[in-house]
Amino acid sequence: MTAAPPLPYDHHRLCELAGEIIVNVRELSALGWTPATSSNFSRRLDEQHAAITVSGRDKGKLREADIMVVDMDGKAVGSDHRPSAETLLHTQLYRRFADVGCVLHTHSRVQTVASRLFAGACHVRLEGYELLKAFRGNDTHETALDVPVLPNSQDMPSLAAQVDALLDDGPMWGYLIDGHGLYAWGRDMAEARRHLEAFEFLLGCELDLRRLRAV
Ligand SMILES: CSCCC(=O)C(=O)COP(=O)(O)O
Ligand SMILES: [Zn+2]
Repeated sequence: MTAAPPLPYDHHRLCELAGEIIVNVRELSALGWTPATSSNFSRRLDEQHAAITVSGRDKGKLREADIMVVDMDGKAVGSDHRPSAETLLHTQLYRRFADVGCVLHTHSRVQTVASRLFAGACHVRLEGYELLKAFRGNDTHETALDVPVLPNSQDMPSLAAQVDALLDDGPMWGYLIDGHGLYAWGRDMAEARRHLEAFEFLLGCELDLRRLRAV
């Protein structure tokens, strides 16, 4: 009998990251941000691998078996499961930025409505809010951040190419996809989650302002 080849990644580290993903995703699901099996989540495992949610799983009931490993081309490693349909939108960030360690994608109502409302303008301007200081590198409310809104597509290489073009223009911590949801990222889970929560809150403020001004 021949021994199984060693795993090309640190299994202990994978278990740690899976535990962290599970705890955080359950909390995000409890907020109603992952309806109907939507959303996907990942953590960088090492230079060549990421831990990511298996496609189609109920994110509110995530277990260790719902997390798998992919390489930076988005190919499954050591698993027969299908990784998230949107894996490429995660791995493109890990490939491009050595300091990105976590990518979170959710489908909250606020994110989805904002993506529809601002799709025509191609971005949502967030300006003058104290909470802009939640984004890495911002230390004042006296600034503006344009959150891009991309057209939705099932063609992940095409979506990834559009994200790459936006990233060429300067740093960003997230984007919306029209009628779909939000991507946010950071160096680790805490930072990615802080960015995600700040986007959610500020997009909610913009929607409220438009509602109130319309009355
Ligand atoms: C029913 S949600 C449609 C797909 C999607 O947008 C999503 O975020 C979840 O896809 P996954 O393959 O990661 O489960
Ligand atoms: Zn999605």
